[in-house]
Amino acid sequence: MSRGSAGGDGPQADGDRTELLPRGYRVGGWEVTEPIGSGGWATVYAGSPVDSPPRQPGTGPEPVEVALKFLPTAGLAPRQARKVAETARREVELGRRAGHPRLIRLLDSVVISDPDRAFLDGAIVLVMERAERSLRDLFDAGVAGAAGAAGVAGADVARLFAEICEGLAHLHGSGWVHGDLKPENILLMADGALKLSDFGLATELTGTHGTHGYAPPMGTLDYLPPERWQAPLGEHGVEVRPSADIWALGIMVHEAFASGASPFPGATPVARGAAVQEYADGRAPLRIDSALPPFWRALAADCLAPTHAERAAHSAESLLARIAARSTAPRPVRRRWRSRAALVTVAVCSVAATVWSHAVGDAASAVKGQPPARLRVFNADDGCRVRTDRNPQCSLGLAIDPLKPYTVDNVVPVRVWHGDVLAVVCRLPRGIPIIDESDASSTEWYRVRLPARPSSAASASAWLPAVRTADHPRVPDCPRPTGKPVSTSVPTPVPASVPASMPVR
Ligand SMILES: Nc1ncnc2c1ncn2[C@@H]1O[C@H](COP(=O)(O)OP(=O)(O)OP(=O)(O)O)[C@@H](O)[C@H]1O
Repeated sequence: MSRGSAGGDGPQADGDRTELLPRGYRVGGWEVTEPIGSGGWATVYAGSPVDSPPRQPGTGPEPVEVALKFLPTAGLAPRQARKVAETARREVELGRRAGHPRLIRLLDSVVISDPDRAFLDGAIVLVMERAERSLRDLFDAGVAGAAGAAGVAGADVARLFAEICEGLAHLHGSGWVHGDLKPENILLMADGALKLSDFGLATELTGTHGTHGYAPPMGTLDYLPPERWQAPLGEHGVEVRPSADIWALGIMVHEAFASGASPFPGATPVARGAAVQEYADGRAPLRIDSALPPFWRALAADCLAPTHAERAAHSAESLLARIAARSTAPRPVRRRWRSRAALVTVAVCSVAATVWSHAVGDAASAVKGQPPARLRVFNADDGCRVRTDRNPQCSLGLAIDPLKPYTVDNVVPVRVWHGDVLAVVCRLPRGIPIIDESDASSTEWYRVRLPARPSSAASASAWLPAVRTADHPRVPDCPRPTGKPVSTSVPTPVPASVPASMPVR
């Protein structure tokens, strides 16, 4: 069932519309067997062919089971009736042009003529392959919620999301955006195969490079990306891009491990939508439930990057490749993720780069006689906070460029530790998102002065992710970096022992 739709003008359920059809009700060559469920615009029934021969137990294949999706138009305002017809048109069009084993197959479409049942007269019926259940049913049953604990269920989650990515990769590659991806619209067949369904809001990409399309201003609030909350409604609808489906995927990954909960707090879809916008504006961190294992946490965070541009770096294909690589790789031990924040430390120390012993002190330049704003470095790893020996394992990296992945080839050699005090130059609200060991995530960065070396009067600067401090220094916003590396006064080594692409979160 729909959990709150944007647009707000779906037809209201009334006595007529919700009247159930009797078993045996005929639609073209099919007849209703039992109700499956209802959404904002449709009611779906199970059906079977009218003239399937009576079957003797133990002989021959089961009769073909179909799903009959009834989209009534009677009693609707003309604008609503047009929407229903448009929904059906999109489903049929996509079914005709972009068929794929990971998309539910549309077998037929029928317009009902039944003057005796006014509520059905003129209804459009889409005849589809019948699925056994939806991903929502699976979430409700708590199967995926147990994924973190049970290895077999965990592997299932990897398979499910790999198959969702396969379907999405095909859709996007064929020039379509799903536009309403959510657990109700991801179906599981009797043989366990997964298929995407409900293409009523699917949009064909247009634009010079086929990068975006226009959809009606509808969708399910809990799965809408931040940009959709403010998207202007133009003549052709609202602009949608494939990255909207990637956002919805991120929400579902979170739901799969967090007992169906969204990463955005709020008692209602609208409240959660407000939380989405706060996060996208850099006013709140992304809070990922601790039940998500490290791999899925990182994947969800990438899917939930706050802007379309950042999310666009993660296509359905690249996410599929990540899941596939993980599925075949040996299981990482939990400690490995915990130490990722210290990864740069180990590597840099191994090449004996400059390691500074303490806070920035007075060498940081004061502006017009004012003492510079300062912040204290915070390490979310409990074990590191109690150490005072400046152990390399507990050192933290400062980035050269806050818009590039926070990896070993993007950090200066100078390290900092929990409790160090650094002079702050300015704040960047929207850099690359970083998650710390306690699940706090933020796109915010501070440009800080590097601790001064005895031989240099003026130290250079680098970038500290805001998740690495509990302070909120009042500093001006930084000009957006142009991609030119910040001068570090010492060359940045890329240790051979650590893959340069290893994320440091
Ligand atoms: N081919 C199918 N086989 C089995 N179940 C289906 C099939 N298509 C849809 N369903 C189920 O029927 C129910 C109603 O589907 P429908 O697409 O109308 O609504 P929805 O996606 O929940 O809501 P909406 O699209 O209006 O937001 C859903 O629970 C869905 O999982």
